[in-house]
Order: sequence, then C-alpha cells, then structure tokens
Amino acid sequence: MPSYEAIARQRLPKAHYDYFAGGAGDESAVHENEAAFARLRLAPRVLGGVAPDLAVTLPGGRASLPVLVAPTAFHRLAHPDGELATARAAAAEDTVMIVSMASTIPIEAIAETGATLWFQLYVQPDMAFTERVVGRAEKAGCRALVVTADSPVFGIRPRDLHNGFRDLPEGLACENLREGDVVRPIEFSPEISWAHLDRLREVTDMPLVVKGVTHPDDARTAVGHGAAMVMVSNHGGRQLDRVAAAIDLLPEIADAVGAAVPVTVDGGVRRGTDVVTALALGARAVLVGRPIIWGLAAEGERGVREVLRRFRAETEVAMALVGAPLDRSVVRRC
Ligand SMILES: Cc1cc2nc3c(=O)[nH]c(=O)nc-3n(C[C@H](O)[C@H](O)[C@H](O)COP(=O)(O)O)c2cc1C
Ligand SMILES: O=C(O)C(=O)c1ccccc1
Repeated sequence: MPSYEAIARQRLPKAHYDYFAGGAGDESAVHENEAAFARLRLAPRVLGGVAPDLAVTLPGGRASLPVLVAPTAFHRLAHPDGELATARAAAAEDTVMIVSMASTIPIEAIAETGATLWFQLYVQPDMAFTERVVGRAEKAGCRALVVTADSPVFGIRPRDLHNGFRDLPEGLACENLREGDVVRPIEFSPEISWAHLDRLREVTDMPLVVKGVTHPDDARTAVGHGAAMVMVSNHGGRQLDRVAAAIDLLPEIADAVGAAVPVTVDGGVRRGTDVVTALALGARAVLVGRPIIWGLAAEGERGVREVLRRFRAETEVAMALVGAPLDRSVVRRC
C-alpha cells in the first residue's frame, strides 16, 4: 500500500508537495531530525506491572495521546477542507491541534469544530495588529498561545526558490490576518525579543508557550519570562540548516527546565517508538507536522484521523513494551 506521503506526492502539484516536504539549505536538518531517532535504541524494562497511559495534561488542556498536531501553514493547499478537516480529526481523536497563524481557514471557523485548539503566533512588527490577532484567537476559545521564536527571518528554501513558490494561489489567504477586505502579509520580525513575550503575557490570559527553543539557556530564560511550556524544535529543518536534530537537543533542555514547566519536542517523529523515545528523554508530548499534512492531502479528515490512530496504536504498544519506568535509562545511542 502506498504511504500517505507517496499519495500526497502524486496528488499535489510539485511546487506544493515540495513546499510541505522541503526545508532550508541542503535540508540536512530535515533529514537529521529523522536520522537522529534512527540512531537511538531502546533497552526495555520488564515486569514493571504498569499499564500504558497515553493521556497527558498540559497547560492548554488535556489530550488523550501525547501526540499533538503541530502548527503548519496552508492546509487548503493540501486539501480543499483545509484546517477544518484537520481540526475535526484532532477532535475525533481527542488531541490538541495547534493552529498556525498562517491557516487558510479563519480561527473562528476552525473553533466551531469543537476541537481543543492552541493558536500559533508570529509576532508582527505592528504590535497593535498582533494584539488584535491574539484577541481573536482568545475570543474564539484557543487555550494556549504558542509564540514561534525560531523565525526572526524566513529560512531560505531552495525547493521553493527553484519552483518559484512564494505565496498562496488566488482564492486562498491567511484568514487570521484578514481585517475586512484586507489581508495583511505575514511579516517576520528580527526585532522580536523577550520583551515581546512580556507584553503578550500582559494582553492575554492564555498560557504562553515558546516554540523553537534549541538552547538550554533560552529554555531557562523562557521559563523566567513566564512561559508555561517550552517547545524544542528546529521548525522541521525549515529555518536554519545544520541545526542539531530536535531529539538530540531535548535532553539538555529538559535538564535546564527541570520540573518547572512541561517540554515538548517536534521534528522527525514518525512512529510510536519515536514518541516513546521522546517521552523517555524528557518530553511530556510530541508534535507532528508533515505526517498530518500527508494524511490530509491523501484523504482529508479521514487521512488525518488515520495518522493519529496509527500514532495511538503504535505508542500504546511501544509504551507497554518499553515498560516502566520510562526514563532516560531505557535509551541507548548506537
Ligand atoms: C509545511 C509546514 C508549514 C509549517 N508552518 C509552521 C507555522 O506556520 N508555524 C510554526 O510555528 N511552525 C510551522 N511549521 C513547523 C512545524 O510546526 C513543526 O515544527 C515541524 O513541522 C515538525 O517537524 P516534522 O514535520 O518533521 O514533524 C511548519 C512545518 C511545515 C512542514
Ligand atoms: O512554512 C513554514 O515553515 C512556515 O512557518 C510559514 C509561516 C507563515 C507563512 C508561510 C509559511
């Protein structure tokens, strides 16, 4: 049976497939995210007598499995139902969807699906506008604000340059940036700093999450600035090439944060064994990006649901087989 990725590659225009699949520079960080998981090995525990429990409680609510939908832009490029399909699938599987600021359906309409949503934000240079967008997300019922910190500028992505892919086609727009008839372009802001995080904490009651942390000192600083959660991520290798694999960065960040706030990791999570490895290395949950897109492109809501179902089944079995306690001692590097 062809994989969802193979179906997506076949079905989508090349420029769109490449946009979803590709990354920065030589794409070494894209590949490294998966390769790093493949270098890790497990040393399971036996006779621990503990049944696996997949449910997680996070500052932005509860999920029935420790696999959350990563914020990814432009779902209507993958499927006409776009983010509505993704949200319905997340709701059906009782997990959290982190809605990209660059969603092609407005946050209010996505919220009507009833899914547990967190809103991902790129702080815009116009702070008043940024705050209006945050206000919309909060009013729509989003339960956390995920501030993406790894994108002061947009990464250089050779596939997109080669394909001439720059923006959404006619008829699609970043609906969260719409005010009346005007849709503002997303701007990346090199000036974004911890002061912006402080300001956001003042203007919203949503717990603040910092996404894209790769250095333990920044993880500590994020907690100091009131972050309720830290997301270890190299943006799926799409921003800076040669960044270390997310899973390799996780342990030192988990150490830096300690028990202060939950830590998540994303990048290259493809199997239940990856999920369990991430949990063993200190993550409370993981995010998945491209696998969700491939499910969406192949079969819409049903495809996303099937991707989440597979993660659930694999994670449950892997967790039972790796045993308890699930900690660093069960992971080996080969
Ligand atoms: C097509 C695509 C679009 C993305 N858009 C966003 C975005 O709008 N905001 C954001 O914070 N991260 C974005 N990301 C990064 C993801 O949230 C996540 O960090 C990454 O995809 C995880 O890696 P994986 O795809 O290997 O699972 C995007 C990733 C992809 C693949
Ligand atoms: O493609 C991305 O990785 C991404 O984060 C993004 C964000 C805004 C608009 C387009 C893409």
